[in-house]
Amino acid sequence: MIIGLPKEIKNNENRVALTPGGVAEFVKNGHTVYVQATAGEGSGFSDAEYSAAGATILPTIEEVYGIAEMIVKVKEPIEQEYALIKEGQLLFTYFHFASYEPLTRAMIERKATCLAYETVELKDRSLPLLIPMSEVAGRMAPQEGAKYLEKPLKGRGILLGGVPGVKPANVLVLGGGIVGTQAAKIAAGFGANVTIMDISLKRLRELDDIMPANVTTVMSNHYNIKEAIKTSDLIIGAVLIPGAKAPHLITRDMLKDMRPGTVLVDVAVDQGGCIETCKPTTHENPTFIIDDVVHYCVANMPGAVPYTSTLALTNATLPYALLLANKGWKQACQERDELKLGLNVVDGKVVYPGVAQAFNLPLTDVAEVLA
Ligand SMILES: NC(=O)C1=CN([C@@H]2O[C@H](COP(=O)(O)OP(=O)(O)OC[C@H]3O[C@@H](n4cnc5c(N)ncnc54)[C@H](O)[C@@H]3O)[C@@H](O)[C@H]2O)C=CC1
Ligand SMILES: CC(=O)C(=O)O
Ligand SMILES: [Mg+2]
Repeated sequence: MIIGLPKEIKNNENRVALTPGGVAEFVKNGHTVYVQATAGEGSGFSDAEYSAAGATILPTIEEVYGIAEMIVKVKEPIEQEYALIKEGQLLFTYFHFASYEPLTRAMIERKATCLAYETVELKDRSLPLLIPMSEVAGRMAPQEGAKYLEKPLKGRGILLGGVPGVKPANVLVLGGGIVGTQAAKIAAGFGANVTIMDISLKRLRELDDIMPANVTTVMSNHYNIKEAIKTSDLIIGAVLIPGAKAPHLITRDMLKDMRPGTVLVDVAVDQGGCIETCKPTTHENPTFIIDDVVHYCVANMPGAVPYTSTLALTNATLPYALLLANKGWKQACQERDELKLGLNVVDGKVVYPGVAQAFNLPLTDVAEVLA
């Protein structure tokens, strides 16, 4: 198969979808890899390293999309990439379709086949290609939150861990999955007073067993959230309903119950956000303020720490990317249920229920496109 590795062009997106080591694996398996010049630069990989691994370097993104049967990426294609996508081309990347209708409609129009990292799902309901980036974003969330709590950055001016004789900050984490667990762990490590909420009692029991003493578990419901936000300094949004738009657990009218300078880090923003007032922001311009509440809503948080994120992501994605190249997407998805669940759009037809529901689009049975 002919594989294309474009350079990411989303704001401050420094990750790359294949390392030179990954390229070498494809070449060893008899595939041809085209890498856009400087694609790996932000993650510390030079064109010379990709060439030495057996790739051909192409100067422009147009050439990479033009020649490849499968495009391997990190972030969803952005507007300027839509026209580059060819009919039937396989795109293996994050999409987060349910949060952005224009992207969904563009992929339908281009008749692309889109296998989304974030909906590849194993039998135990875990999301093997989302987990590594959720681990990164979860660990980053208290770090970013701590920064924006500083007064010059418009926060309340409170130190997460406090100091001897002075109380620590209160951190509320909504969602106790991968992002929430990592966020709670790091916030607790800073010394904050952490509350973590989830709708799964089973998950709260597990968290109660593994978390340090400064983490309290509380059932997630409207009443408990409304109470907790009154005294929270930092609120981290970490809920997920796979493939679907995130539920708004904090609505616009609830901001008035928060103290001025409270910081919201809505990690779930890539699925639309679990805080109504959160809209996607960039690393260049990460925050905005509504009702004296600081909103941090960067949709590609791991892009800021590419030396960690690129390796963590490709550790998980490479075996699946190789399977797609070795068997072709159809056979690979027939043989592996988790990959089949990654199919969101096939030849322009929506095959993922959450995406069809989000925009009232016709849903094609995935069995039909795999027949
Ligand atoms: N902004 C960014 O750069 C990044 C964003 N993310 C996003 O973070 C979000 C969370 O991802 P993961 O932690 O991997 O998901 P996960 O599936 O591991 O955890 C989600 C948790 O939310 C819980 N939940 C669902 N509804 C809830 C409710 N009403 N109240 C409280 N909890 C509720 C679930 O029970 C589950 O434990 C996703 O949208 C993901 O795409 C992940 C990585 C990077
Ligand atoms: C998961 C995701 O959206 C990211 O890593 O940017
Ligand atoms: Mg994202």
